[in-house]
Amino acid sequence: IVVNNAGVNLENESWRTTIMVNVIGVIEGTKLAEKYMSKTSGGRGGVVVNVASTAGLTPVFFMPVYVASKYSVVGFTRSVAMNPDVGRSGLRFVCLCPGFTDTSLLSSGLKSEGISGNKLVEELLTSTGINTVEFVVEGFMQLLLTDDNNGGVMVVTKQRGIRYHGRQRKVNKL
Ligand SMILES: NC(=O)C1=CN([C@@H]2O[C@H](COP(=O)(O)OP(=O)(O)OC[C@H]3O[C@@H](n4cnc5c(N)ncnc54)[C@H](O)[C@@H]3O)[C@@H](O)[C@H]2O)C=CC1
Ligand SMILES: CC/C=C\C[C@H](O)C(=O)/C=C/C=C/C=C\C=C\[C@@H](O)C/C=C\CCC(=O)O
Repeated sequence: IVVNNAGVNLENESWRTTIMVNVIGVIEGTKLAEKYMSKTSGGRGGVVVNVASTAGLTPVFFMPVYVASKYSVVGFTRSVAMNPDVGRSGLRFVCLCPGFTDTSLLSSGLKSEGISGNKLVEELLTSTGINTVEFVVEGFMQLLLTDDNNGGVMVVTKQRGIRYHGRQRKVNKL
């Protein structure tokens, strides 16, 4: 199992760091997994979970670079997953797209300039809700334990629960 989870949410003069960590980091991690885990190169197969965000599925006005990075993760993961050679590799590639989740990334982000006290941001948070980490982990475990979901993009939001984006797939209860 490989989970490319590292992420930052920096805009303004530090936006390049967001791209380096959130995009380059995920691509590097995925390519390493392909190199060392693929059955075609002596590996045993497995699963690569790339952590994107609901911000990789819908624009968010106050963090355009972060959104760009997460759209990249979703598009990259789905593209790798649909390669015809994936079948022989024994690998599957999936995306986890949580909504706002109660971690230090969110708490520090909400204190940053232009976001703290912004009424539109507060309205968005109220409408989408904030996941607990435990709820996101529940979705993550379902991603791991479902072995026919290559290319799957799982959305985890407080407002609409755990579901696959764009696919009419039932999410099994653990
Ligand atoms: N908290 C939220 O609202 C949401 C978070 N996410 C994503 O979930 C993932 C985890 O984030 P959180 O746990 O929320 O935040 P977090 O800030 O608690 O954890 C981020 C982790 O990434 C690590 N990291 C940052 N830069 C790194 C680098 N260059 N090399 C190695 N590790 C590095 C940090 O040390 C930290 O442990 C991120 O990809 C984030 O974008 C997605 C949707 C919502
Ligand atoms: C201050 C922000 C700090 C951190 C950002 C956080 O890490 C993050 O990723 C935030 C995501 C915010 C998303 C905002 C809007 C989400 C809207 C949802 O209702 C839409 C969800 C999914 C759309 C696609 C679908 O399948 O419905």
